[in-house]
Amino acid sequence: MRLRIDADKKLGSFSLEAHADVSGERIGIFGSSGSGKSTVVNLVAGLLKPDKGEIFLDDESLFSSSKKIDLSPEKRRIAIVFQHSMLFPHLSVKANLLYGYKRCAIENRHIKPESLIDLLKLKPLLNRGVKHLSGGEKQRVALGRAVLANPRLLLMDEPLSALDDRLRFQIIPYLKSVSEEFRIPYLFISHSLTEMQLMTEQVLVVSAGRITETTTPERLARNRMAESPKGYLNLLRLANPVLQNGLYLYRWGTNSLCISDGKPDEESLFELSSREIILFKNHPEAISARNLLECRVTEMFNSDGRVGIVLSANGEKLVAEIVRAAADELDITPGSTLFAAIKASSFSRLL
Ligand SMILES: Nc1ncnc2c1ncn2[C@@H]1O[C@H](COP(=O)(O)OP(=O)(O)OP(=O)(O)O)[C@@H](O)[C@H]1O
Repeated sequence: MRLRIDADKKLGSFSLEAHADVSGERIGIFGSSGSGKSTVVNLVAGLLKPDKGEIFLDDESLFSSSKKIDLSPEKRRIAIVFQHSMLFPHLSVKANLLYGYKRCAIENRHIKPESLIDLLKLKPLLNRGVKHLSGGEKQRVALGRAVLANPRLLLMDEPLSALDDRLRFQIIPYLKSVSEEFRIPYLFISHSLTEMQLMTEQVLVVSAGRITETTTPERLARNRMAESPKGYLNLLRLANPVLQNGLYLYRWGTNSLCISDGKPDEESLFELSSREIILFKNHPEAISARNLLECRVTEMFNSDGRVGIVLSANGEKLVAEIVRAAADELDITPGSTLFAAIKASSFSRLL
């Protein structure tokens, strides 16, 4: 998918000047509240009309003020999933799901309802009304309804922000697998760096009504390390722990990690802040932290006065964060060997 946007829009005292040319299947739009993310999405979807400019999806013009083109939202074949599921309250789950499908031209009906219902595990809910579904169930139905309209682009405008943390991370695999399975590219809007890392391969950064940067989620996370409340977030997927002295012992590549909060038998997703990793130049004799990993420094980067140390522990990557003075004192350079100490309680389980 290629999206080219060169569009201006004034809304009261807010003015958006959006210029970007981006290609990929999983694109993020990242920015703080009020920066203009939803306005960009609404312009692409055709829910808002630019004052002037051009918007192309692949080679098709969706909007052109000079050529007087303004495709209706239906003709654009772009579906949106919003923060609140916005299901039709008087219709059953099944009728909600089939709403867009029935209105989709027969030649565009590539996705079969049964396969989508299976993938989203919606079968047990089909005949229920939507009022009493949980938040996560509602978002799965909203996603299903959007996808069954057989769009060529899916816009997800903060689809997870109304859900609590556990649910957010339960829904993410559904969002990704639906897009992969049915080959629908998406624009994913969020102000969460973790969601950007899990959901996207490229990110447009929106700030004060401008698209200021096109970057990768990794570069974005590194750049924002110093200003983010939890620094750089290392995300680790670990499975099948062994319970040992009240702690969960996980294999992580060829390493072992001791974690306070695990989940027997299943895969879990853990978040580890770069600020929770203590670095030692030499092997510390006796420490209380349950994890001590011998690591090699593969890269270093700056983020507003803090130094990110990219570590390899037998090939597994971790990012630690220290102040410049500590990096100088320890004489850390790429290639250095360090010991990383991490408390078992420093890993927080997202899923
Ligand atoms: N119809 C409108 N009239 C006037 N101002 C508006 C209108 N719609 C949006 N705005 C303003 O435009 C700015 C950008 O809004 P937008 O919803 O695009 O931001 P956002 O980045 O999506 O924010 P959030 O993350 O909070 O949803 C905000 O300051 C908002 O108040």
